[in-house]
Amino acid sequence: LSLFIFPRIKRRQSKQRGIAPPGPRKLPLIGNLHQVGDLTHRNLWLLSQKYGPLMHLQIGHASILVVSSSDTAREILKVNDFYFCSRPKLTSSNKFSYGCKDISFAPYGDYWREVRKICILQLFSTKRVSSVQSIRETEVSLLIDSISNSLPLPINLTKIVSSLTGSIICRVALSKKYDQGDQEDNLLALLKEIEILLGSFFIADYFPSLSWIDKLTGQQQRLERTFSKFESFYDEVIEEHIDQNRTKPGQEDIVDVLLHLQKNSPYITNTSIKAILMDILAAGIGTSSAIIIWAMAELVRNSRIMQKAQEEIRSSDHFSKRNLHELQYLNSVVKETLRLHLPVPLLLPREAIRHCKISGYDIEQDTRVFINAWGIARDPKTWDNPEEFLPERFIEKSIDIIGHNFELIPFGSGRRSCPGMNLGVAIVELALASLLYYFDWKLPEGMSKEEMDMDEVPGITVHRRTALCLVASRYT
Ligand code: HEM
Repeated sequence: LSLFIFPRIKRRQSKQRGIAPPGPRKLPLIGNLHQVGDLTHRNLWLLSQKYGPLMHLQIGHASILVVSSSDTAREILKVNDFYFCSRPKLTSSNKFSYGCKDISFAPYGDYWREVRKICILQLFSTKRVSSVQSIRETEVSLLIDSISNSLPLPINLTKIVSSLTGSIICRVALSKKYDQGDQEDNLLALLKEIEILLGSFFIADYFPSLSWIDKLTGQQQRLERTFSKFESFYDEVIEEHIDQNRTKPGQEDIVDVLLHLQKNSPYITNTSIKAILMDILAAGIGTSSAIIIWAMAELVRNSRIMQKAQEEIRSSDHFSKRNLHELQYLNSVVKETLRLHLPVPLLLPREAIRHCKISGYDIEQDTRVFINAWGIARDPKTWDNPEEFLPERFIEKSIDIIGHNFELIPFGSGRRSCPGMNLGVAIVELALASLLYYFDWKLPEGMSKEEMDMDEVPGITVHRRTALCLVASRYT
């Protein structure tokens, strides 16, 4: 009886559901959970080699679409952008975004549209990015001085670069730096914890009825602990800003702008200000420092490329005039770093707002969508010698990183693409150009480039597993 009835029920169910993209066999209850692993982008890329650029996974009650080619990414992010412009509501992102009151994790709708519009016009505009140029320059020159003062000892670049991007973003957002020993360590450590938690697996997101397991494993408490530390930090920041006796810095910071907008916009409340601040600190500090560190690690492994970049920076007057976009080779080094070490390898998850057809497959409403931008940027069908660090490829071929060329989309594309891209790239270019202009770099005595650890740690932003320590000598 079961041989006869069950296949018919299954056929009827799949007819109702339509044709799903291919995917690996699902185990009872857990589905494909055992196949995603910690460094999810790498495992999904391997699976996609077998099942294709549109792959379907099921984990618990969550239906997941994995997109792994530039053509299918264009289909999702450009042709059908509207159908995929929402975000799933997940435990950690929901917590850190104050119930999705930020920009990054807010579902598609009036609230997200309004807040994103305000932020693009007021917080991330080209005008604002250039108006905070003096902050970038002061902080980078402090970094250069601190390196000069610690010579000839090896420099822990990972530590000082995180502190640099932390200081820049905090000054832009809050007019304040948290660079005093414990204070700084606390903020940077908390932000690291957020990156880990945002990339972590919570049972509740896939098996809602088993959400108690997140409490049993301590995941839920870890989330609450980190969140409450930020909560009191933001309360203090807002209080300081509304204090009538506060001595205002020369320039309005992001909290000032948001408090000002609050008077006329029903969308901007104290909660949304805190949620937007969380976006800015969490999205801006780790990503920019990760790019600078990966770039320096690749350059020290490839001395020919380091030398070529230094010659360009040292011989042209674009560096002193701060026309860094004119430094073509440096730009190519940044693009090549973004290609091989995408800071946010799976972008941020999207969610289908309604049923639609992609390449003949049915994608159901509420399907979670992961774009494997990391895999796409190493696809041998698009890139020659994809595993090699070769900035020259961008001189021969004009490819931008702003979401027009789907072979390389480190900032995503379409409605939900990164609004902080200009600020992030400006920080990365200035820091990298200055490190290369003022110093020559090599590995510590006794270490060969083959021994360098290039492994990644899991998290929403992918950093090097070990700190990058290098020896610098001043170039005069
Ligand atoms: C330079 C390094 C950066 C990288 C690689 C990066 C990457 C990304 C990516 C991949 C996304 C998701 C795009 C998508 O879903 O299509 C994103 C979204 C976002 N990023 Fe960035 N980002 C960077 C810097 C920044 C900075 C400096 C800020 C703010 C100060 C920022 C704020 C945001 C926000 C608010 C969103 C959410 C946009 C939305 O959902 O509407 N990012 N970023």
